[in-house]
Amino acid sequence: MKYISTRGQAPVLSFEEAMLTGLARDGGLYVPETIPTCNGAEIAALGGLPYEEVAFRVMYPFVGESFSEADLRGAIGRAYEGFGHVARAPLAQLGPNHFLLELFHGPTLAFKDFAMQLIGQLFEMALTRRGERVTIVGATSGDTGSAAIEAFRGLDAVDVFILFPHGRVSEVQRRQMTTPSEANVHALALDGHFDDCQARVKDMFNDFGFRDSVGLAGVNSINWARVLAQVVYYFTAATALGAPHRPVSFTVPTGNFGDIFAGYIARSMGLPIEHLVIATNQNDILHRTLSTGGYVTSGVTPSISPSMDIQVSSNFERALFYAYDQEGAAVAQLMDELKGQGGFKVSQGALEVLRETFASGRASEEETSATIARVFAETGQIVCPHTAVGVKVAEEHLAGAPMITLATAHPAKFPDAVEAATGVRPPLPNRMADLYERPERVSRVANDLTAIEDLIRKGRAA
Ligand SMILES: Cc1ncc(COP(=O)(O)O)c(C=O)c1O
Ligand SMILES: N[C@@H](CCOP(=O)(O)O)C(=O)O
Repeated sequence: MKYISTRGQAPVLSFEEAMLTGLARDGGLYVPETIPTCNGAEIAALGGLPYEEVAFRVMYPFVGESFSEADLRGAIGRAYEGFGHVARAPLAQLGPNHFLLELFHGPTLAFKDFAMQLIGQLFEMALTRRGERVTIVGATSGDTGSAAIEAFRGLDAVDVFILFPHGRVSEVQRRQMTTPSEANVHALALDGHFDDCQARVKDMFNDFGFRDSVGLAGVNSINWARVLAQVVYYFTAATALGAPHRPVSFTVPTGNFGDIFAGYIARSMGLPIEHLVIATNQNDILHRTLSTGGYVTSGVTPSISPSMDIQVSSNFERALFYAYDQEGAAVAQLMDELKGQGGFKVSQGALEVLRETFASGRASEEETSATIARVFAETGQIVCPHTAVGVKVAEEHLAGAPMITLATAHPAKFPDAVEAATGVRPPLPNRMADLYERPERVSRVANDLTAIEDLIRKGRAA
């Protein structure tokens, strides 16, 4: 299996190379040259299998020669053994035709653990056999950073630097990043918002001198391996509800477009998904783009679902690549317009493709809070604010196939918003009960590329 860039000008890479490379050298994102497909019998055979076995069967065709069958199985086994639920990603019923896919049973209580725990294992294997070390730099609006720190802390071959927007993540999210004591992990609080953090990470990848001198690697969803690991739970959830004989729909609380893009890949592989619904909070660029055809960035407005406070949605580039019939030059031009003018207009043909592929909706702050309260009153379940955005938008699309809304984080990560809506303060799991007492370690940084690069050069172990 080979990987090509969405902008068409970067070297073609293997799975392992694409994983270790992160952003393509032409600024684009890696995607598989072809998407492997499964037939109905193969999908039906996944029903009832352990999560780990489904993960292996779904991912192996994408991995090609990079990891042997035994190595991939071993990595998958180690990645998910610490999850707090035997099903890894269980379904809970919310209403007659509506289910929640609980993706928060991993070590940091958000869906990011599904991919991050696995790529932690894959990075370690690949770097050990290559005898290399890397510097991982990531941007987070709260959950990617804690998942990355958890997955890579203490590893000899990796230094990790996570940029998060100062004052714009929840206290639990911040403490998850600032309290680990291992010397190879570093939390950097940037004066700006998430889009600034992500832009600086991409600037570092495009600064080839810096990139090559520190061995830069990325674990944001620019990394194809992140997306691939997230494809798996679309299969486990759909087959649990009767796929391939019965199609299902998914609603995905969306920010950087990685999670819903994984759903797109699942559908492209043959999983019968009727509707794939983008749910945004008030930072609704994706919903506006689908509605109007104009991708126009505006400032990020802080919300009670902070992990989705994103206006430059990195993986939308991958969706555009397919909507533009895999024309790298067209994607590169749109991305130039985004950089130069802050937006672009999607062509009519590509917009039609996007609208056939995705539905969309948005939830205001009031609607999000009211949804948390209503779900609690009606079902006794407490959902996090990101999940609530998904639930609210999903309810506009309940006709037809069973709807599965992705429950992307544990409510205890956002206790203030949840308590305000329900009167209940959700407790952290016992293993994290002392989070508020642990000492914090964090560096405050300006939104300045040179200053950040200097800090990283000095903070690396080698
Ligand atoms: C809890 C939570 N929900 C939803 C999202 C949005 O996911 P994506 O960025 O893959 O669209 C994020 C951040 O990525 C998140 O942390
Ligand atoms: N919501 C994310 C933002 C980064 O997304 P990623 O999936 O590209 O890593 C976060 O919680 O950090």
